[in-house]
Amino acid sequence: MTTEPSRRIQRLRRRALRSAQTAAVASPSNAPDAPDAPDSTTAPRVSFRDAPPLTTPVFEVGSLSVFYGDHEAVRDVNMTIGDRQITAMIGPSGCGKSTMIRCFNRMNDLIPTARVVGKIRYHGENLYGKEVDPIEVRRRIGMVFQKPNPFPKSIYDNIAYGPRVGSFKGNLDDLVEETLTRAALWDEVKDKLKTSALALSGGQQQRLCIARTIAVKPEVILMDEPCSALDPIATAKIEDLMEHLAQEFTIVVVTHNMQQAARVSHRTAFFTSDVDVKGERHGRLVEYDETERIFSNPSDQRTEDYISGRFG
Ligand SMILES: Nc1ncnc2c1ncn2[C@@H]1O[C@H](COP(=O)(O)OP(=O)(O)OP(=O)(O)O)[C@@H](O)[C@H]1O
Repeated sequence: MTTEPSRRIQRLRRRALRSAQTAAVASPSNAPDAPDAPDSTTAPRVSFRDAPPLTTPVFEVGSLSVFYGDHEAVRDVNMTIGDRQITAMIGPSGCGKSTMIRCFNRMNDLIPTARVVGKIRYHGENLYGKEVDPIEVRRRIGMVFQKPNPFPKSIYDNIAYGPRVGSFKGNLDDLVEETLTRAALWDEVKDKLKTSALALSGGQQQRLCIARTIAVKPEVILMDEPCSALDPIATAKIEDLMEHLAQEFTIVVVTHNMQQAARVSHRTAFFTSDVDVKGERHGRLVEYDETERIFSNPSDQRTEDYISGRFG
């Protein structure tokens, strides 16, 4: 006889699987930026992205905790991020995704109350070592934010700014064209390079910000909810761009949109927060695995509950 809990678990597993399959095939034009995938039994099966093995780690995170003052916002994270893979971080609001992604390029250094404890190795070297220059870290590990934030300058100067500051010696016109082409924006802006970047649409501005990031030849691109301010068509363009850029760059993306995580990423980290005996809330990494496994057969009940829309 089937017991009640096992029936419930089977039901949840079926829901989660259907949800993930639907999520991954849904085009952004019909997938709103929300963590609720349609529960359709007729969703076609999908192929998730194959996750290459983690043989070449870019980041190795060990026992990492982040404090704001006395508050331990993220507790004891261990994970390895592979070279030229897209790693998605998902989880309910306040679980520490942004705090975590900011650790990868030492952006938390800019928050006076923030303190990072534990290890992050970047290509085997301590990212937080005394000899490491955080400015150089941020050049090699670029970041794209939730809200497009182009400089109030021309399109051309937005791209040229970083290379100029870095004393770029080559042909700047060529670099601007090449960078805008790689960011899938050249055809749309090539005739108005001297006009203000602020006159572009939100989606174009975000692609410009991605172009500005890659103009200084980073190795890693961190994206903190890069599509949350964009419409579905602009979102689709950014997702296409991410897929393309992953051939060259390691990408870590925070997203509230599970469909997006399922569509674009090779691996997914699910965070949540729990409350300790003193009533304090701490973000934790619950499960980190190949995206297909997270969405179709997660090993932790909390992951299953989240991706099947039961909380968050
Ligand atoms: N600058 C800060 N100073 C103090 N506390 C902060 C700061 N930034 C974040 N926190 C706290 O750290 C915890 C994690 O926040 P964080 O923004 O990293 O979560 P998140 O998962 O990215 O949330 P969301 O999905 O809503 O953006 C929260 O309790 C938040 O209040």
